[in-house]
Amino acid sequence: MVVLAKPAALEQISLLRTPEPWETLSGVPAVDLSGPDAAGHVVRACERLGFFSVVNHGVPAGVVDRLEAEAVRFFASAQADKDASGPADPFGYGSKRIGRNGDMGWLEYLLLAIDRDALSDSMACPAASSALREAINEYVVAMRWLARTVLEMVAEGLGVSPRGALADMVTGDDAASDQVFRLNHYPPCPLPLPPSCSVTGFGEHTDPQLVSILRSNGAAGLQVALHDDGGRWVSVPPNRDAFFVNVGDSLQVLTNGRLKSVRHRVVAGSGLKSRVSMIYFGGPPLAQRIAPLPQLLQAGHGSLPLYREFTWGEYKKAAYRSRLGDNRLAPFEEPPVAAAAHHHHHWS
Ligand SMILES: C=C1C[C@]23C[C@@]1(O)CC[C@H]2[C@@]12CC[C@H](O)[C@@](C)(C(=O)O1)[C@H]2[C@@H]3C(=O)O
Ligand SMILES: O=C(O)CCC(=O)C(=O)O
Ligand SMILES: [Fe+2]
Repeated sequence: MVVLAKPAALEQISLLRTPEPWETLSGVPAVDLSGPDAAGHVVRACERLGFFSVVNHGVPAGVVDRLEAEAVRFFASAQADKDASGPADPFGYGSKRIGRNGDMGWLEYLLLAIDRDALSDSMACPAASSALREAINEYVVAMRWLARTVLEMVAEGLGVSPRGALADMVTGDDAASDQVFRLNHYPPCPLPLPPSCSVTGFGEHTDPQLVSILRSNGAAGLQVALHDDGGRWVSVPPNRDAFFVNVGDSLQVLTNGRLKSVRHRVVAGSGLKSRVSMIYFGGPPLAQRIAPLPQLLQAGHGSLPLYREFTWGEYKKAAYRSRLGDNRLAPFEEPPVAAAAHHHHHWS
């Protein structure tokens, strides 16, 4: 039997995007971590957009630069060497294919599991040099600190106690949390594109975890959808010196929808310089129960639970069966009537 491989050129064309106007978001909220009322700014940005940048974070530039240099070196190594560390299932080196269910993007990546504060020993990844591993380990320590700081500020800003209630789910040391680290490389598209056309680098989606912390080189491409404006897409101006924080689905549920997970995507055009991004995904232990925090459902907040409880393990399993762009929270939403009945039951 002859099995016809899909020609590479066709794969490229299926990623072509028709012209679509978008604009640059001049007002990406920037939170000065050491400024006054940082917690209030974090919460307001997460309510409005589910996305903000962090400046004056104190993460040494050397830690970031070392990782960027090693990531560039990794992606520049021989294709056969990179392929020996793939395919990503889910961890390892991947090219164009995202997840298991047919999603494609114009990128290559390295997806890695983190155990506590370092790369998992189970990551058999021959292409990753020891210099890359060390740079990742050093960077992950900084991202755990930043994730903890942001989640403590969210708790503080929402009046949730203890202050570590959310942060401990990701960086607590009593149970092994589910952290993932990803390096993405978006090469410039080699095909001449029709004017104002672009290619899909990473298709639109929300991240399933509590928070993701993203940093990229100076290349543009990241876009986010505005909640308060019909999901209009806006480009995020690149900033090499900032970290971008995404609210994930789990934090949306824990806060009963008060903080919103942000839909985001990466687009690439021809002739753009290549984009390298590094993302830390902060998820809880598999057995962690995810449900609206009781403190956010108390009288005064006036809210009914909008989601039914699930474990992170259940959510993750469902996520890996879904397509990238799916609304993964929909199956866990409480129908408004059931939510009301549930509420009534408590008070009768
Ligand atoms: C299509 C998929 C890729 C993804 C797993 C999934 O089935 C749906 C969620 C995707 C996502 C998005 C955020 C992160 O990049 C990621 C690692 C994650 O935790 O969920 C990816 C998954 C992946 O690339 O394996
Ligand atoms: O590479 C980027 O800039 C964003 C990628 C992303 O959203 C993801 O990997 O989940
Ligand atoms: Fe993402």
